[in-house]
Amino acid sequence: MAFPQTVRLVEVGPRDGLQNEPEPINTATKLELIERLGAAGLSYIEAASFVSPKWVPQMADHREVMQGIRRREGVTYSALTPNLKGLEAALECGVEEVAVFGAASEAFSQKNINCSVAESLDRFAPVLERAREANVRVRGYVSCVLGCPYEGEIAPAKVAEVAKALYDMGCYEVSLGDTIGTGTPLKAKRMIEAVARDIPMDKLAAHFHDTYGQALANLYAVLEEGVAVIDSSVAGLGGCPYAKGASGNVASEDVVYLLDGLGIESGIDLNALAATGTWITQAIGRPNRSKASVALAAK
Ligand SMILES: CC(C)(COP(=O)([O-])OP(=O)([O-])OC[C@H]1O[C@@H](n2cnc3c(N)ncnc32)[C@H](O)[C@@H]1OP(=O)([O-])[O-])[C@@H](O)C(=O)NCCC(=O)NCCSC(=O)C[C@@](C)(O)CC(=O)[O-]
Repeated sequence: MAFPQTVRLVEVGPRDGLQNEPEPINTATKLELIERLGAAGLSYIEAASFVSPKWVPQMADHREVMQGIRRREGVTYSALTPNLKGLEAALECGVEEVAVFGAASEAFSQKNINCSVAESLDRFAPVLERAREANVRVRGYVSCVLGCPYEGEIAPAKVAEVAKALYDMGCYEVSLGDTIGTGTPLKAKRMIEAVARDIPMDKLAAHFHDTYGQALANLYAVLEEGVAVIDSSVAGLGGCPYAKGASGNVASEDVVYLLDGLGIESGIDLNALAATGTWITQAIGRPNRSKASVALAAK
C-alpha cells in the first residue's frame, strides 16, 4: 500500500498531554494552548475530558475549558466522555464531537475506567445512542494495542475484536493507542493489518506514545499501510495516569516534520506549532520532548 497523500492530525495535547500533570494548570493556559494550536493549523483538537475529577483532577475544569474556547471555523473541538454522565455534561457545553475509550486489556480497563472490557462496551452503547440523537459524532479509542502495563503482550486479534465492537456500535473512527509506547514497527504493522480486516483503513487512527523512542518509526510503518489519521501531542506532552511509566504522545511537531519530508499534506504550519510547543513547555515548566521543536528554536 502507498503512503496517503494527506494526513489529518488529531491534536491531543490539551487532554492527553495535560491530564497527568501533577501541578494544577489554570484554565486560561489551557484555553491559550487550544487557541494557539488552532492558529497553527490543527483542525482537530481534543480539548477536555468529562471524567471524574477524583480520578483525573487535572481535567476537573472540563466545563470551563469547553465553554471558554474561541471556536475557529473548520476546527473540531472534542472531549472524552466515558459514560452518559460525561456525555450529558459535554452536551451542555456545546461539544460537537466526543470520544469513548476502551481497552484491549482487561487489567487496564479495570484500572482506567473501573470495569471490564465487556462492561465498558455496555456503558458505551447508550453514549453512542444519546450522541446520535444529539447529532454528535463519536470517536472510539482502544488502549494497550501494542502492550499493557499489567498484562504485557496483547494479541492483535484482541485489539481487532474491541476495535470492531466500537466501530459496529457506531464510532466513526477508531484510534489505536500504544498507551505505554512499547510497540515496534513490525508489531504495529501486524496490529494494523489485523484491525483492518474488519474496519476500513480510512476509519483508523494511530495514537502512539513515545516511551521507547519508537513512535515515529511505528507511524512510518502504519503510514505505509495506509493509515491517514495520526494522534499526537504538541511538545510530546503527556502520559496516562493509569499506565505507570508511560511517557508522552509522539510530538506533533516531529510528526509534521516527518510528513513534510514525505510530501504528505497536513495543513499545519510547523514553525507556528513549534513556537506553541516552546511556549506551553515554558508555561508549565516541562521539558520540550519534540526534537524538531527544539532544533527549530535553536536556529
Ligand atoms: C469512568 C469513571 C467515571 C468510572 O468511575 P466509577 O467510580 O466506576 O463510576 P461511578 O459511576 O460509580 O461514579 C463514581 C463517582 O464518579 C462520578 N462520575 C462518574 N462519571 C463521571 C463523569 N463522567 N464525570 C464526572 N464525574 C463522574 C460519580 O458522580 C460518582 O461521584 P461521587 O458520588 O463519588 O461524588 C472513572 O473510572 C474515571 O473517571 N476514570 C478516568 C479515566 C481517564 O480519564 N483516564 C485517562 C484517559 S484514557 C487515556 O489516556 C488513554 C488514551 C485515550 O489516551 C489512549 C491511549 O493512549 O491508550
